[in-house]
Amino acid sequence: MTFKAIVIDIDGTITHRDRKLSLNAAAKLRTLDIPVVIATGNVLCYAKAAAKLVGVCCNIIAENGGVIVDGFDNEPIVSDVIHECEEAYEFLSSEFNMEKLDSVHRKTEIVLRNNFDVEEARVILGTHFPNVEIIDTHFAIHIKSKTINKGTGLLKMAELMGLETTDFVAIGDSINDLEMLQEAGFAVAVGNADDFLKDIADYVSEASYGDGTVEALAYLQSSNLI
Ligand SMILES: O=C(O)COP(=O)(O)O
Ligand SMILES: [Mg+2]
Repeated sequence: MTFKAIVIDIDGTITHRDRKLSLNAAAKLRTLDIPVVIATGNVLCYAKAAAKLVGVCCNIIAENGGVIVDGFDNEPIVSDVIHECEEAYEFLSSEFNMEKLDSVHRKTEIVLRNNFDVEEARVILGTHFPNVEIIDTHFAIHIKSKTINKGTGLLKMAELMGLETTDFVAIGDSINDLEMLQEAGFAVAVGNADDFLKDIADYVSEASYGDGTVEALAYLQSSNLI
């Protein structure tokens, strides 16, 4: 079995802990001769710039699956889910002191600074907004629709690329990568990943952050899996 494409997270997977790009990971990704799809919780313009600079432009799953584009100049597909997230945010912000991040460019979810009691907010949200969830990626807090995630994004992207999701190797580090790793044909968790991600991964790298990605890609190449 040879996989036909890679889908890879940004923060914590091709970056260091401080979000600076891992030059080792970028260099390794550039050498691959199969398509590399960026899948991130970040907004599309950030992901596009990252993809261009890494050199894997430009099939992108942004906003945790809410925004998808296949090609730099193509019109993105944007899920119509922001209203329920806005309503949940309005409701919660009367109870908690919340600070929105990236709100100018974000189209499908709300991102917040991690300065409030997420667990308590989750309990309140659960009873009033059953279709909305709060996730913590260790880089930001997202109020998002339960109906979309990087896994549903991968399904759409695979269709756009004429592939199956099982043709992909998925690489990630955190809760927002879970469905994408479950959907892909081969799942990689980098060494810094959350334990529940490592538990479902087919390969867990010894190394962390970008060096973990380099290690995993070298393993896949030496095993003739890509
Ligand atoms: O947006 C986040 O919270 C994390 O971003 P990532 O999905 O690229 O790791
Ligand atoms: Mg990440």
